[in-house]
Amino acid sequence: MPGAPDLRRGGGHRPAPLAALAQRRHPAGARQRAAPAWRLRPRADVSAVPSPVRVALLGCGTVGSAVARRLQDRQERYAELLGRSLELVGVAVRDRSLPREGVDPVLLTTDAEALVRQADVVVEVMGGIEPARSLIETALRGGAQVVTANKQLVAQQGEGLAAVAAEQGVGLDYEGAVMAAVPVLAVLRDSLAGDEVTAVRGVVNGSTNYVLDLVAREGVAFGEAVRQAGELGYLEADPTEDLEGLDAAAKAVILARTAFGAQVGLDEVDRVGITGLTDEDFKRAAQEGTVIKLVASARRAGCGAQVAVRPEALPAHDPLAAVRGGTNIVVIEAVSAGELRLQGAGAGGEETASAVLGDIVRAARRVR
Ligand SMILES: NC(=O)C1=CN([C@@H]2O[C@H](COP(=O)(O)OP(=O)(O)OC[C@H]3O[C@@H](n4cnc5c(N)ncnc54)[C@H](OP(=O)(O)O)[C@@H]3O)[C@@H](O)[C@H]2O)C=CC1
Ligand SMILES: N[C@@H](CC=O)C(=O)O
Repeated sequence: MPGAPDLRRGGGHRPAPLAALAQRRHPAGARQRAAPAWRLRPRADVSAVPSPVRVALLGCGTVGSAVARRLQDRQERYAELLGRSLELVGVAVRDRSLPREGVDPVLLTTDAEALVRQADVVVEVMGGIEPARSLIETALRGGAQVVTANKQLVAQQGEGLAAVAAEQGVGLDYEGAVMAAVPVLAVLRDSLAGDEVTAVRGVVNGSTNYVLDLVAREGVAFGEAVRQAGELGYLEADPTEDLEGLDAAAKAVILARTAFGAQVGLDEVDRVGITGLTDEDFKRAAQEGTVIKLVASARRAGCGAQVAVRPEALPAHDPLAAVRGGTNIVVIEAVSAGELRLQGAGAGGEETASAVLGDIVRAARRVR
């Protein structure tokens, strides 16, 4: 493939096995001399020099391009943090001819399958179910750590993929899939591991919050507000996922599974999006001093959960009522901790990259 990256690049940086080094130093037929005294000292152990962690990026759009840029410009920081460097060995895209600001074109490839097989850490930010699912499974079965921000995939296929990861003894991390920059999964999974979370409620979709905010506060037409959300990189490739509440539903399912270990599927979410809202709804909300938000909620129910996504007119004192633009908020209720609130950027390339990069560092620490 002309111009495709040399996928063996990463492998070339690894210390060659000792036998191979010996072979290179003493090719067959070469005359062997007695080793000088200095050579008899134990040779520095080449395996002690840590090889770079090879990172493959699947997707270079809003999120992927931000991740690629940060992997490049924070190289020194990550090397210091990990004691070894993170090497971006390739970036899979559909169209190699598109401009990708700040991303070395030599890294681009359309052969995602080959790229996956070259990496220690595979980062999926292409979105959709296929080929993302198959590529992740290939990566896991090949012993790679996987990071993804793909909430639909995690909500629909996450349990099967987690089983493969467990079987292979590797990690599957997806902090960026829920609330972008807000580390809500880490809090639920780690910080609250010894507590009992009973409910989670929040605004977990940045684009619809941005749209509702613009329509209600600035009188911007619904369609124009959606267009602006797209320009900011907040919308999914298929914006109906945002507008019909599917994106929020996937996040709510992941929250319920992480918070309560609940076995709950996407099809069990009681879901209403924002496309049915009328001018009349916004007028009435304003007259009543309320604000319309797309609210996602999950409440523990036995070994399952009751999960819902729907627009609600909230009174001003509700913590969810105040979040503006692409901001997300989640209110967690736990038996010992009581009520906790987490709030921050819920969409956007750079913001989501923060979470994805955190997962990459976490994954890199597991690479031996
Ligand atoms: N945008 C956001 O704010 C957030 C997004 N996410 C999630 O992150 C993921 C990526 O989102 P985002 O960056 O916005 O999406 P984009 O549509 O901006 O980017 C998708 C990228 O994936 C590439 N791609 C898609 N399909 C394939 C394929 N079959 N083979 C190779 N490359 C492919 C595209 O290539 P090409 O450029 O050539 O078309 C593009 O570079 C999604 O799962 C999304 O839900 C999560 C949190 C926030
Ligand atoms: N489309 C999503 C992006 C982040 O997950 C949203 O609007 O929240």
